[in-house]
Amino acid sequence: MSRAIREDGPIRALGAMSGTSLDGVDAAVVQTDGSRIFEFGPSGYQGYTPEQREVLRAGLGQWTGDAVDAAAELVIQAHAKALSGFKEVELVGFHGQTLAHDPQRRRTLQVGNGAELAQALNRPVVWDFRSDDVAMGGEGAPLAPFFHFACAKWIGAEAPLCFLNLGGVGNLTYVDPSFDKPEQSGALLAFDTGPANAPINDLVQARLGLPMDKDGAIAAGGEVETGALELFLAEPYFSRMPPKSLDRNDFAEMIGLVAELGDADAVATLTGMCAAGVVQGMEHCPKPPTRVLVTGGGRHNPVLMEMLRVSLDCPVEPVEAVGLDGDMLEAQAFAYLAVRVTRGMPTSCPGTTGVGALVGGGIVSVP
Ligand SMILES: Nc1ncnc2c1ncn2[C@@H]1O[C@H](COP(=O)(O)OP(=O)(O)OP(=O)(O)O)[C@@H](O)[C@H]1O
Ligand SMILES: CC(=O)N[C@H]1[C@@H]2OC[C@@H](O2)[C@@H](O)[C@@H]1O[C@H](C)C(=O)O
Repeated sequence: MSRAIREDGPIRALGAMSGTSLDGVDAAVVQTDGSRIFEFGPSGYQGYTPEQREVLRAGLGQWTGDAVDAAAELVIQAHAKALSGFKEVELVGFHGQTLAHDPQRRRTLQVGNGAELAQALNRPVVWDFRSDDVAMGGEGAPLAPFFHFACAKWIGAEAPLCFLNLGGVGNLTYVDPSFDKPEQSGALLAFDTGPANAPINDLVQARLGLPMDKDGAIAAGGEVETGALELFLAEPYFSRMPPKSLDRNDFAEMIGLVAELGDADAVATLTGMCAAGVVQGMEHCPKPPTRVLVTGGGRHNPVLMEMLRVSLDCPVEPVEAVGLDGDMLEAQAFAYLAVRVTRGMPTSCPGTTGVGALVGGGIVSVP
């Protein structure tokens, strides 16, 4: 296989994402010219063991030091293993693992050195997607919106719609598909809506030794405590205008708001907080969206989905309703963005990260 990166026509790119919920590596192939999606290819998932998860968790919120180095090494090993089985791939888009994110101080850290991964896979690797945006005053996140724009075109959408990712953190992309290009002013508005699954996972892990509230079973037996919900919504983050982004642990103290509640009420309240952040965020959409397509693990939580449905004025459906794969959308996004980076196309704009000018971030490492 040639290692040269083709400069025009569609490329088969492999994207890889290790998300804030620290569950594992998602990997997926997209055939794209950086503008259009031509085809979705195979995908895979490699879960972290509980011990590996602890190594990553130990590095959260840190910028340097032994815990960061250990996390970085683990991330490269896990990705080399997860990605080596993909054949006929011309390029890899490697997000890495976010350990810390502080755009206000112009800092964001995704570990895993892509140059090492390029050697391990013997393929060109695009990585460090967020640093340039942050250096130019942007939020550095979310970055999936340019891919969401392409997805809206791929499904033939004609009216404004939203993609909602419910991972560890929640993020929303408003897309107006009447525009030709994602970077046109008005085509996209994107931001993190608030914490999503991370606080739920952290609480059930601490109290019950469970990795998640599977299928919302615990929340279903509880009630949302409105006092705690109101305190949560009084956080200044929610009155800030988008674009805006969060670090995974920015809301870690919100578990304290439910500390006095029983397990079911505590989980129901954290689930209600996730939904409330989304509902509040939706008010920023420039035009009423015709539908909300939900991606990420939170779409499997029926309690959370029902909370959104009763509060929003448009249909709320998993992205599978339009033929997309909600477990792989982020990995696919970084495959798509990798091709854009190699072709000098922007990957963020004022509407997606609040950056002042178009940015095409990312480092290209060729083995
Ligand atoms: N069946 C389910 N019921 C309830 N919650 C679920 C279910 N499946 C997944 N989840 C939740 O989704 C989480 C994983 O979501 P996802 O893989 O989208 O996160 P991520 O990609 O790591 O995060 P981010 O998008 O913030 O980077 C799990 O940790 C869990 O909290
Ligand atoms: C700094 C960082 O890694 N942010 C992630 C995180 O996980 C969800 C949300 O917070 C989003 O802003 C972003 O990921 C997605 C893939 C994005 O950049 O679009």
